[in-house]
Amino acid sequence: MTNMLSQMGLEAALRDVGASRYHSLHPFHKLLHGGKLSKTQVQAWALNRYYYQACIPIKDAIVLSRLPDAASRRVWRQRIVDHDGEAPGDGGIARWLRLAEGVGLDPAYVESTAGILPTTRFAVDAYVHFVRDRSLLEAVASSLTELFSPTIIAERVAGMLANYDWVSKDTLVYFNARLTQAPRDADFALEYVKQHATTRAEQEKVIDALRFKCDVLWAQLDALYAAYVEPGHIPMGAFGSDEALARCA
Ligand SMILES: O=C(O)c1cc(C(=O)O)c2c(n1)C(=O)C(=O)c1cc(C(=O)O)[nH]c1-2
Repeated sequence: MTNMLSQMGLEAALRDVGASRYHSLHPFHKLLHGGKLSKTQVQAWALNRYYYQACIPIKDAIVLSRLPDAASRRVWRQRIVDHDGEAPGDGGIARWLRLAEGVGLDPAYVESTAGILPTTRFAVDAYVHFVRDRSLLEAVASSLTELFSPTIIAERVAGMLANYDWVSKDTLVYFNARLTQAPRDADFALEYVKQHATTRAEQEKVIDALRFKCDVLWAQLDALYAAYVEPGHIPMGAFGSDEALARCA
């Protein structure tokens, strides 16, 4: 194995992964913020992404349970509070349901996750299993996509507000808090992996964990593209399929 990277070298390698693999580069994202999607296609995105939102605090509870020191747990537990809130109606999951309702979906249907694509479930579950089964270092590293999320969020919010007259600022309020939460979370995780990856092999594991996580996000957009853009094969039972439409009729 080649020499250890410096901490700066590791950070640069991680940023390279984001520059070439983050979901901001996916065609579905470009269609979404470019105003090229129909309302139904935007609904499909919001509905599927709910499953990601709902599972994030579960994966963070797993990470939290694996952190051996109180100081790190104190920092990490804030992520769970951010998503679950301190009371019903509060927090990121509740805000995502308001986003889904704002684009015209029934929040109870969204919350049931009955209409999500199989790949959404497989990809998100793979993320939860990854933080459970891999080393703590890899689990922390897999959250590092958040280094890149403020840019995509800014692009998405500006694009959606400019291009869809049925999307309001209130509907997208979920993203406001993320613009401060994500950099705070990513700074901690980046510092953690810099400190705890003490061999070149561990540094490679950190970089691979970030690649894996980019794949988790990418696969979700691939699935949306295949089902709702081209070729448009909606799996039976998923939102918009004949079976799901028949159930609502
Ligand atoms: O809007 C986005 O593109 C985006 C991306 C990501 C990400 O990069 O994983 C997260 C979020 N949003 C997000 O809202 C969020 O709460 C979140 C938590 C995590 C994580 O891995 O712990 N990623 C993300």
